Amino acid sequence: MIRLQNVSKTFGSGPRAVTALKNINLEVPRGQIHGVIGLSGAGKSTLIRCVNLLERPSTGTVHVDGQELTLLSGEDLNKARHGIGMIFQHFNLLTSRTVFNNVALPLELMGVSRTEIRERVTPLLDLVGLTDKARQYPAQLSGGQKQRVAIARALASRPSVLLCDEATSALDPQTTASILELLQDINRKLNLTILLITHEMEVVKSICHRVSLISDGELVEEANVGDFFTAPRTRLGRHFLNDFLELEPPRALIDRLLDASGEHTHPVVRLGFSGDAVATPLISRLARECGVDVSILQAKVESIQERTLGLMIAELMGDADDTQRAIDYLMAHDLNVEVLGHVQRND
Ligand SMILES: Nc1ncnc2c1ncn2[C@@H]1O[C@H](COP(=O)(O)OP(=O)(O)OP(=O)(O)O)[C@@H](O)[C@H]1O
Repeated sequence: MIRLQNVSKTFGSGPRAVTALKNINLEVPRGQIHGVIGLSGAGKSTLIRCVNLLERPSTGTVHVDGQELTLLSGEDLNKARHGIGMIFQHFNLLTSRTVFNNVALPLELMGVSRTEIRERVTPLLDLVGLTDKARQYPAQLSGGQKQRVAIARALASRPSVLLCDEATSALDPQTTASILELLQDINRKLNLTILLITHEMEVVKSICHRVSLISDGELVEEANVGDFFTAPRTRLGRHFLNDFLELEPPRALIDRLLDASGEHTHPVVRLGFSGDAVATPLISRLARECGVDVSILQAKVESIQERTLGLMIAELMGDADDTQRAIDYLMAHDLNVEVLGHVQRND
C-alpha cells in the first residue's frame, strides 16, 4: 500500500547541505497502522512528507496504492494525492470557514457538486462526532474538536491512506486518547492504512500494529509493537521504552554501578518478560535451581495490545558461577536480559 524504496532527502547543497533521510526502506500493507518514532530532528516530518511528495525525495521511489508517485507531477500528482489524506499537529483549519465548509473544501477544489458535497460531508461529521458543530467556526472549538474536523476533511476525498504528522502532540492526554480511539475506529471501519509519526510511545502503544524507529535520518529498527515493547533491539529503542515505563535503576544504585564484574561483585540486570514467562515463577526457581538470591529493585507489569509485559530491575546475589548460570537460565526461558552493571557485594 505504501512503499518507500531507498529514499534519501538532502536539503540544500555544498557544505551547508543537510541529509535528513538516508536510504529509507519502508512498507506498510493495506489496513495497517504503522508508527515511526524518533527524537526531535531525526527526520520524522521529512519522512512523512515524502510519502505524498510534499517533499520530493532526492533519490529513491515512493509507491502508494500501486502507483509510483515519484514519476508523477502536476495534475497527475494532484489526482494521486486525493488518495492520501493528511492531518497535522496544529490542525491547519481555515478560521474563516465553518466546520462544514472546512470539511467541504477539498471537495470544492475537486469540483464536486454542492449536492454531493452535502451527501459526503454530513456522514463524515457524524463519523467524527461533530454533527452539532457543523455551523461553528474553528475558534469556537477545543483542540480535540479541531483535530476531528481535520480528520473529517482528510477523509473527504475518500483516501486509502491517512498520514498523521504528530497529530496528538498539541493535545492533553485525555483528548489524545479520544483522537487515537477515533483513528483506530476509522482504520477498522474504512480499512484505512495509517502512517503516523510521533515522539510519544503512548501513541505507538495505543494504536500501532508495527513501529519503526528513526535516528539521524535512518530507520534503525522495525518490529511488531508487542515485540518492540517487550524486547527492543537497539539502544535507542531501549531508551524510548525505559523512558516510557520510567524503569531506571534508583539513582543511588546507578552511582554504585561498575562496568566490569570483579571478584566481589553482583550483576544488576533488567529483565523483560512476556507471554508464558509472565506466569512462570522464575524468580523463586532461580533461588532453588541456581542457588542465587534475587533482590528486586523495581518491577512493573504493563498490558500492551493484549500481551502482558513484565519488567524488573534486580540484583542477582550469589557467586560468579551461580549468577552467570542464573542469567543463562533466564535467557533460556525467553526473558530479555540486559546486564546494567555490577555492584560491590556487601557480604
Ligand atoms: N526545509 C528544510 N531545509 C533545510 N533543512 C531541513 C528542512 N526541513 C528539515 N530540515 C532538517 O532535516 C532534519 C530532519 O528534520 P525533520 O523536521 O524531518 O525532523 P523531525 O524528526 O520531524 O523533528 P521534530 O520532531 O523536531 O519536528 C533536521 O536537521 C532539520 O533541520
